[in-house]
Amino acid sequence: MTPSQTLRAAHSAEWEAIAGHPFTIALAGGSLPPARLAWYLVQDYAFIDGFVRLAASAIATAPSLADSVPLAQFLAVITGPENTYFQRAFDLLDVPRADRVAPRLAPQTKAFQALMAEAAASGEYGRMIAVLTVAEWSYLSWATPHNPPAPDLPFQFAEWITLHAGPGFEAVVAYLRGQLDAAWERADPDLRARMQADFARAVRLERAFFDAAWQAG
Ligand SMILES: Cc1ncc(CN)c(N)n1
Repeated sequence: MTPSQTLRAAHSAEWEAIAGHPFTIALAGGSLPPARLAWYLVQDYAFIDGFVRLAASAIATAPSLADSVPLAQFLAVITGPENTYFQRAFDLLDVPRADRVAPRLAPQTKAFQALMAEAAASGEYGRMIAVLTVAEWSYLSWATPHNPPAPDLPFQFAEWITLHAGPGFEAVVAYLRGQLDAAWERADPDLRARMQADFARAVRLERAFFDAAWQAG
């Protein structure tokens, strides 16, 4: 197994809980109540703030330009089409401006922001890539079984699926896993332990984030 496969296999039960979470199943079926989707998107937009900073830090510490280009291109998707999706969904769901720019953060969002900030501040590319990989790979896992979405599924559900599935997103995850595998091979045992701990923390937090969203609203 590759290092990324081994890391994921160590958390297979939690990974499956994310991939088949009732929140994502309701989202894909179009039955997710608007208040729950709004809660999730408000918290996730705050998550995206930390994610963009973490990705930018990873770009700044990547071993080479070639290693950083795919992440820089992915960052353009997040700050482009994905950011536009958030604005359109907020408008549809009548999310107040204050909740878009300065929401009250749930404990799960704060915990995720803390992990991303710690990984970025560490200056260690391997730790940054470990967290980024969990975030995108776990989303590919839940979204893929629902792609393509039903043609009549409203955009606020359908586009959240298509942003996280399909060949373009699969290539992003393959790139991140390749970076994680290479960083792992370069890392000494102490750094590997930190990468492992960050990977585990990120998996726990992804699940906790969906659990909180499912109970919200
Ligand atoms: C919490 C979380 N994790 C991952 C993703 C996928 N970018 C997201 N939007 N939100």
